[in-house]
Amino acid sequence: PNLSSTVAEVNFASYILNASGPRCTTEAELHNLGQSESAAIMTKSCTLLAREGNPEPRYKALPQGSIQSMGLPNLGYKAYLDMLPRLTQYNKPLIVSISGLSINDNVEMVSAFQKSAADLLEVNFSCPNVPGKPQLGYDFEQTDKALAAITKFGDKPLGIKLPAYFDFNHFETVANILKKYPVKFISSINSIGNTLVIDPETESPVIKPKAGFGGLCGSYIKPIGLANVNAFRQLLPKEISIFGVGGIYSGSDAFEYLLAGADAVQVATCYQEQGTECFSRISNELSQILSRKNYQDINDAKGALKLL
Ligand SMILES: CC(C)(C)CCc1c(C(=O)O)[nH]c(=O)[nH]c1=O
Repeated sequence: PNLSSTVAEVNFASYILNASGPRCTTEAELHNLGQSESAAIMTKSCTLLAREGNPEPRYKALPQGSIQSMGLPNLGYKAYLDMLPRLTQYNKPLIVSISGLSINDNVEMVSAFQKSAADLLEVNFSCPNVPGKPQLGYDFEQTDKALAAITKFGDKPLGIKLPAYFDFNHFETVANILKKYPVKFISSINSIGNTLVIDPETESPVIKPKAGFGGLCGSYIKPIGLANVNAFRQLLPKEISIFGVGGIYSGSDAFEYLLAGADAVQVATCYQEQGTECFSRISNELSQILSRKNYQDINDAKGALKLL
């Protein structure tokens, strides 16, 4: 069956690509993604200047996923701007993730990538904003202000990486703000923020930064990701594409996101744990599921969730 998909008017040869975050910070990692079956090359969220990130241990694999508080370690946006032309050789979409520490940082970086070889820009709205205020994606006034500022440029198609929401009023509020601006896609969801995993043997958290508080990832969060994708699919016009993210390890997980309405899916924790083999495996598993169920094309199953 055909697994190719058009997302934000860009053609993706398959439905499975890497999510921003794991194993996509260095140029070597990005070439590795280029040589893999990932349908795109997505970079680690970048900031104005290079960052070391948080002290270790800052990532902990868990039975059903992971918890991490990396602290935005990255090479700084200029390094990604510089390496992009060397990544076009893989003939797959290049997606640059941007996570400024302020709206002004985001404006400066979105502006800098307008003339670049990036095919899509994904602006991370889980980034911190004004200290003492919620993260950008949880501060609806700031979300509106940030979108107004970063969508002024208009050359490069731009999307937003959203945190998870848990309330229909929030889905509606965010969807109504997004519809005001030329946003081409959303990526939903980011890790579930500020969770705490405790090891009863050591009587300590399992990660060091932020007194152990970190983003929860993996299978634990798939039901939350499915709900966010399905809610936004119903609230947003079809012109706004949706990347589904959260707990995708298998073709079946990807198929669930397809039924929920995702145009393509991004793999993070599974890629962190299994390496680039995960992309071909998940694609093949999805292909087998579609064949078994007699779907010739992913578009026949997209959003086809059958309510009881
Ligand atoms: C959490 C922030 C550090 C503010 C942004 C970067 C980020 C991180 C990170 O770099 O710690 N981890 C995530 O799971 N999602 C993110 O968006």
